Amino acid sequence: MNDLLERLSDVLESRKEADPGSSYVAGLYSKGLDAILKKIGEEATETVMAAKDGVPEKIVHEVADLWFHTLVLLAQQGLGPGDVLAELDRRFGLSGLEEKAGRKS
Ligand SMILES: N=c1c2ncn([C@@H]3O[C@H](COP(=O)(O)OP(=O)(O)OP(=O)(O)O)[C@@H](O)[C@H]3O)c2ncn1[C@@H]1O[C@H](COP(=O)(O)O)[C@@H](O)[C@H]1O
Repeated sequence: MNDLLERLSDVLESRKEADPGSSYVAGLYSKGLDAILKKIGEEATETVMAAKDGVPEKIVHEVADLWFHTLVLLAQQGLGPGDVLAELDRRFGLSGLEEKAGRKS
């Protein structure tokens, strides 16, 4: 797995034991799943707006926020970036059209 993703994933795991007052991530965990999902919705919307503005730095900033909050979601659900990378690896080289045709539903 990408080293940064692994290190960030370890930090997110460690924040499960942290004081919500001293850590943004611990604060999000303490607010629960809906608060994490709300942040993902906001960051996805901000990503769309940044892309419409067409400013590369803004797009990178918002996508980083979006990725970060999806990593928080994965950690909260007992998953990690390795699970997503494994799925992307499984799909690698398989055309999106083939993948769709191979789906059961
Ligand atoms: N990569 C990030 C990261 N990216 C974005 N954010 C935070 O995500 C929030 C993004 O929300 P918004 O853009 O809506 O800004 P905001 O208005 O400040 O947010 P809200 O108060 O509305 O939630 C900001 O508070 C950012 O600081 C992050 N917070 C933490 N990390 C990583 O997570 C680690 C642990 O963080 P703590 O738990 O805070 O120690 C850090 O060392 C970093 O590596």
